[in-house]
Amino acid sequence: MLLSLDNNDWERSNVQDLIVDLVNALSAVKSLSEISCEMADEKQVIRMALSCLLSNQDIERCSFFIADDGGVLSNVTGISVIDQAGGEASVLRGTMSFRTGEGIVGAAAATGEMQYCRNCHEDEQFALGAGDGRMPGSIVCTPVFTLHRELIGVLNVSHSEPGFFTVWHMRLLQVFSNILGQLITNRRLFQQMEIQIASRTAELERLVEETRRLKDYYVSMSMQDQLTGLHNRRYFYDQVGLAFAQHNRYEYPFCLLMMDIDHFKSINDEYGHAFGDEVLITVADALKKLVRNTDILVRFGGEEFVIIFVNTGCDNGKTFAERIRNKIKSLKWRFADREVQLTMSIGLYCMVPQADKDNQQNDIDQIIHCADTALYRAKANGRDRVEVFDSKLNKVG
Ligand SMILES: Nc1nc2c(ncn2[C@@H]2O[C@H](COP(=O)(O)OP(=O)(O)OP(=O)(O)O)[C@@H](O)[C@H]2O)c(=O)[nH]1
Repeated sequence: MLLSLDNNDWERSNVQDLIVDLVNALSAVKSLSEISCEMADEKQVIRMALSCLLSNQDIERCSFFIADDGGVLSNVTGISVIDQAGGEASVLRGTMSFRTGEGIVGAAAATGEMQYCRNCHEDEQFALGAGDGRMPGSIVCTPVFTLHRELIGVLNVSHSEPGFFTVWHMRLLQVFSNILGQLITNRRLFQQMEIQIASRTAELERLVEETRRLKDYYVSMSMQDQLTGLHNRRYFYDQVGLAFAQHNRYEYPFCLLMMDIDHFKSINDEYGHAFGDEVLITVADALKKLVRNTDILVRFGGEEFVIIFVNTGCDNGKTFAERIRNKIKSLKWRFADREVQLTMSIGLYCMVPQADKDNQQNDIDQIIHCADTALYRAKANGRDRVEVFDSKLNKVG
């Protein structure tokens, strides 16, 4: 193996040849510098780099041995002039590999220096491959390093002629290997960055999803009554706009029922607050069974419940209100050896399409006030009743 060249190598070149060599060398380096480090496959990057070299130099074959952590150099890719010209690609016969220090490839890795075998036919380390038509005349092996001087692998170029390689080749290969090292380093860094970005993006997406889930949970919690599981007043105000929109756009009627358990205070006083809670839960469950999915049922506060029966006229509203009143009246609880029953008063406001829109309430708080007025009347008239607010007379009817 020779590390220096004879002066003859210089003499062989005239000025014209030197200029051609210089242009070819610059072209090889330029093509190499144009390879994107964003490619996912390192082998593909190396193969493109070899192709740049072969396209711009009179080298016949080149290949790349990549170093693994155990110091073994394996031939990952190689191309020849025949491949480059579109001929049949030379197939790597198995993966050729050398340990560090073994052969010319291993020597380049071990010394960190370029290695040149001027005449492979005379070098006994190539004796085994002597009968092979692929046996090169001369070989140059150049170690390729990362920016931190870690060995990436060995660039191996060969020619069938012994003594083929000149000082020009050597200098080009040195520069070429440096740039290739940078390119591979950048690709690896880029890949690491991509992996990091992907994992951070995934983590971020997970966190966003988690936050969204939490937000949904807290929004639904904030709209739910913890005791009965019904929606609460906040949900009512959130949803009531839809009933209004449908009424305004399609003139769909709706009925608002304001319901209040009669003498509930005495239930608490007589049987205790826990029993009162149990009563509220049972009443809520009964109400749930009496409304459609599209209706709005909420615990408005304390022992007060509100229902909006959407797309429902006054007659049906009254029928539903009576059904609710009867249902609540039919419920029974046991406390010790006593049977407990209760009643409910209901105030009803009907939102119906009508010519005299001036008399129609169009504000939810006013409608609630009207239903409340009807409820007050139901209480005043003896409880366990349904009273309907009469908008025309602006009084409870
Ligand atoms: N157990 C229990 N009681 C509640 C809850 N919320 C409100 N209350 C009670 O409900 C009772 C309501 O009493 P009042 O507003 O005086 O009305 P009432 O006794 O039902 O009488 P009328 O409405 O006039 O028929 C109060 O004693 C409240 O403490 C609750 O979550 N659980």
